[in-house]
Amino acid sequence: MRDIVVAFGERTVLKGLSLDVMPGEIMGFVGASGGGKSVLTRTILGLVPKRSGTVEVFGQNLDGLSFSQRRELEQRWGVLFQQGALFSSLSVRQNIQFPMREYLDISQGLMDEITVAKIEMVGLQPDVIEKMPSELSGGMIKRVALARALALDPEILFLDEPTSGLDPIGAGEFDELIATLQQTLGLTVFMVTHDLDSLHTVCDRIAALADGKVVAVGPIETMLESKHAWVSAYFHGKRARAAGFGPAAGIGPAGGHGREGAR
Ligand SMILES: Nc1ncnc2c1ncn2[C@@H]1O[C@H](COP(=O)(O)OP(=O)(O)OP(=O)(O)O)[C@@H](O)[C@H]1O
Repeated sequence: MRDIVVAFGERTVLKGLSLDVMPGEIMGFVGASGGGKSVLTRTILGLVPKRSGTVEVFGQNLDGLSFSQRRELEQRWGVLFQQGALFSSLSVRQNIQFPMREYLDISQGLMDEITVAKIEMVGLQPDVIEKMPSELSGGMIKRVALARALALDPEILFLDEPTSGLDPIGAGEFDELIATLQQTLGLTVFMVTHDLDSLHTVCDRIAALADGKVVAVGPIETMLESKHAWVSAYFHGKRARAAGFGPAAGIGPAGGHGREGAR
């Protein structure tokens, strides 16, 4: 992304934001509430118009694509939104098969086989497939939404606050699942999150958004060393200390973050 400007009326939310996400990395994206994290995600996906700037995905400028090129590209990314994770009136099967119907021309039998594979991939039992979202726990809904995001075997996953609303154990398990899937499928993951544990345990790099721009980007050590007021307050604040952040916990420059240890 280069020099992205997004405004709603008089209010400019993104003020010339630039960021590179590398293939195969898990990039965590943090910033103050209302700062524009979801807006950036939606801008990348083409759901929010930008005033200026360029977004390139797989080396292609998204503004220059024909309708069919755009559809081809959309099959190469999967998205898990913070809200409305699933269509409530559709069963789990219908939810997961939704992108397949939209983009692929394959038989019902094959779609059913893929659905079972995806459900198993996210750690759920196949009997979940016949259920409605209202019959599932919050953690199961997130997993089904992840299965749907994986339906087309994407190369990039966009996750908007995937662990919000989960208890710490559920969130930790979901983080582990994302790290495992990233490793086994070689995914690139762009993850908006407020979850300090997620940032610590699964992200290779973190980008911090403040004042409409990326003000710090790098591994957790870079965040801990940042002199930017918001970044410093976030990564050295009370919540950060409670989550075990900081040099005392071995996550400082001499330490190394959790994901490396987990690899
Ligand atoms: N379609 C829209 N029309 C007008 N304003 C919008 C629109 N979408 C987002 N905004 C505004 O843009 C700002 C950034 O919103 P965004 O949802 O990106 O924040 P966020 O960083 O994701 O916050 P949170 O962490 O609370 O989810 C907010 O002030 C929001 O009200």
